[in-house]
Amino acid sequence: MDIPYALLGNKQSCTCGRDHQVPIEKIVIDERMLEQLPPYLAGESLNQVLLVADANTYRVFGDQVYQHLLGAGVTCDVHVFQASHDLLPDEQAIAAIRQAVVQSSATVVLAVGSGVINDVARYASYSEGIPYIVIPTAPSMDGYASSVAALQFNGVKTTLPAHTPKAIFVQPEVLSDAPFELIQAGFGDLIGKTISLLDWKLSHVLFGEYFCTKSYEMVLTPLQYCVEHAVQVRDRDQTTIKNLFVGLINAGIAMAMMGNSRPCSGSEHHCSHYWDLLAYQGVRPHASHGLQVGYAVQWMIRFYRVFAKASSIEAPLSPALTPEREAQIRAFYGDGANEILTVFRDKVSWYHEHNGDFQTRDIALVLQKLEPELSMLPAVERALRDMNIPEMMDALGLTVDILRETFLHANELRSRYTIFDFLVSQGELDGATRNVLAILEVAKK
Ligand SMILES: NC(=O)C1=CN([C@@H]2O[C@H](COP(=O)(O)OP(=O)(O)OC[C@H]3O[C@@H](n4cnc5c(N)ncnc54)[C@H](OP(=O)(O)O)[C@@H]3O)[C@@H](O)[C@H]2O)C=CC1
Ligand SMILES: O=C(CO)COP(=O)(O)O
Repeated sequence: MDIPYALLGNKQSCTCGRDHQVPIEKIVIDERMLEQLPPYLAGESLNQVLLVADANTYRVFGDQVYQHLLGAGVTCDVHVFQASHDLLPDEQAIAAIRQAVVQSSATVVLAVGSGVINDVARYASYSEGIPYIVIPTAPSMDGYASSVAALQFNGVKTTLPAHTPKAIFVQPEVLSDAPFELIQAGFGDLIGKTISLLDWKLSHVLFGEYFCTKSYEMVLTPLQYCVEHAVQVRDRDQTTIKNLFVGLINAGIAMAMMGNSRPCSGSEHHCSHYWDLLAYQGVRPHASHGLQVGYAVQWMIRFYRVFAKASSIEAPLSPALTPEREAQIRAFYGDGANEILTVFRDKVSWYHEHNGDFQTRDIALVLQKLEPELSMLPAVERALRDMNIPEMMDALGLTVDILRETFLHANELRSRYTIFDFLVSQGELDGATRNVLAILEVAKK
């Protein structure tokens, strides 16, 4: 698995009809990467660094980076989040970094950490108009190279456009020594692409939604690698973990090419976002993003099997924001209701924009177009089992009731079309949910 270095920095015309630009200038994956950091900073005139980490990532590698920079004569301040609980990517975390940037007159933010640190450093540096560089501490998710920031406002996961890192410096040993749960999370985030790619293609086939084959393949290749190497990931084979990380970087580059997370986030991610909201509400404990995504995949596969048995497709109706619907949303989402209502209105607009493009009611044709992805599903299920992900329901604090609620509501969290929207538009979501959850009743007997 290789980084597509030729794509970095330059604007590229694509066969999809759009130009793509990935403004990451440098990706260094090297045991001696620390030695390259001070000369890089000096060459870019980034002479006032603010290092951002949390207590764990500072202990794991942040302190070593800090000492190295001081030893090399780089001026560096440090902001370490000391939260005794999981750090949320929220307004307070972003404000704290922005304040530290101003106080230290930083010209660059250097994030040492994984998903949340990367996102808050990205968004704060973007808001302050200065670049950021990331030193990943775990192969736990695909956001290092992306340009979007996954934030959580009033409990609701919201993804906002921001910027890519200027550079990514990676010490492979730090990644392969990361706790197994974080490696498992990276695997879960990547195997989730089984569904995000299917959802994207479904929308493309049904509505002619914009599709970029190059971005699609940038995600498909690491997904296939992951499916074929689950046992080696489980056994912590060093080369495989490095490749898993490179695959996560490539998925992030695909998001940067698109300027959004369409190739990498579909209904499986929307389930995870719903579970994050329930954790925020105290209904269940917080769990890792990638594990949640990986766990959701088996369920989305079952929904796609229900879909594959459909005998016809009804032309979709647009959803309608009735006063009753709005009242339900306000009652359930509380402070986060405004975010959800914005998503709802965006989805109504999406339908208005795309309904005229509705391409086909021929289910056989749709299934034929999705055949390459659908034929992967048995191998994906095997890979999930090899990583012991399907049996994580209790560990993730999920119950049958939570799963039911999730499947009925996850599509409220994003305006993006997925299998859930298809089932809603066919009046089939309730029935399909009963159908897929029946497997748990069978297992109990
Ligand atoms: N922008 C994007 O494109 C994307 C963003 N995301 C976002 O990323 C987040 C998930 O990121 P993820 O990395 O899984 O998890 P988190 O960032 O939530 O948490 C991981 C935690 O693990 C600890 N940790 C990290 N590295 C090490 C290490 N080497 N050794 C010991 N502990 C370590 C830290 O501890 P502690 O918290 O205990 O201090 C760290 O904060 C989610 O918010 C998700 O939405 C995900 C994909 C794409
Ligand atoms: O986590 C992501 C991709 O892995 C980003 O997803 P969202 O855009 O749904 O937040």
